[in-house]
Amino acid sequence: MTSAGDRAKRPVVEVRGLRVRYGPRDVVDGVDLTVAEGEVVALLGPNGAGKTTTIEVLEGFRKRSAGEVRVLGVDPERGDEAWRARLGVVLQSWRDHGRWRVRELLSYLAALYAPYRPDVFGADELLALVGLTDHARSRVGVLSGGQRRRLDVAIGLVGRPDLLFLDEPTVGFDPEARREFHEVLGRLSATAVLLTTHDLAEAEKLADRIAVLVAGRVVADGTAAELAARIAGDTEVRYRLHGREHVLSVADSTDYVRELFAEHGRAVDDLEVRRASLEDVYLALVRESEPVSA
Ligand SMILES: Nc1ncnc2c1ncn2[C@@H]1O[C@H](COP(=O)(O)OP(=O)(O)OP(=O)(O)O)[C@@H](O)[C@H]1O
Repeated sequence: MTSAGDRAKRPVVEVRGLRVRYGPRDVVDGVDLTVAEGEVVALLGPNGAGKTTTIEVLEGFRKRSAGEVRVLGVDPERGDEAWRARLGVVLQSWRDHGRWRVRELLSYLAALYAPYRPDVFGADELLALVGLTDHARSRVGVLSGGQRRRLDVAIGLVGRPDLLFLDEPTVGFDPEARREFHEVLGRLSATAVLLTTHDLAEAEKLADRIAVLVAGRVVADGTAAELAARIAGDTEVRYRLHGREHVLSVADSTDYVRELFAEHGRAVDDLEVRRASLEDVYLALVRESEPVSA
């Protein structure tokens, strides 16, 4: 948070025991989740884990079957327009606005927010923030995928929200567009963000905290470093000895390497020691948490 100083950060999202049932199946199966003011939290998980469903409940677009949910202190099923105006929601692209010009669309939306928000973003300020100033007069329909997504984010930000929901914000981006997009998010220090992603590097780069969702449950929640510490025992050691490659997981790589050299000296070649990456942690969590499907 920008000027909060030492003040304790209040939660903007509080979820306890959230369940969403489709037919006979709880696709969200007892989720607990908290997001504090100004915090960026990534919901990471495999296809079908329940990420979008969870976010839709928080946005007030989907009813829950059970659980306690508060978003900005309000139950999303009872949120009014003033509450909604404090949220930014970035859905997939606004395909039906193709004929609008970029600046015109942002100005129009800003006018809709104005009665509810004291300091809506001006269109030019928003265009500069997301790097679309040069496209202010372009029609939405001619923007590239990356430009379009930046416009989506601009639309989500018009009301200067306290909380921004981003559902898979960079799907289909090239690496350059992704980097630019990450820079835009980095500039939003006062806005809490809850994003879903499949992209581990993105979660690690953007999020203060990562919640891993597998089969409708949060199986891990912490910083990337905290998640990595969960399987910190596993360090991968690779080396070549007398022309043969060896790869193994060891608990204490320093001890292992010391003994390896003591025993084999210069016969050891191509040594590599690799700590568990977030990807290793994620895959291990998914493997150990995913139910065996029929
Ligand atoms: N309207 C619906 N009716 C029945 N089942 C649904 C409905 N919407 C989603 N599901 C199911 O709920 C589960 C969770 O879906 P959800 O879209 O929340 O997952 P996700 O984690 O966002 O997946 P992805 O990463 O593929 O977007 C999936 O098995 C999906 O098939």
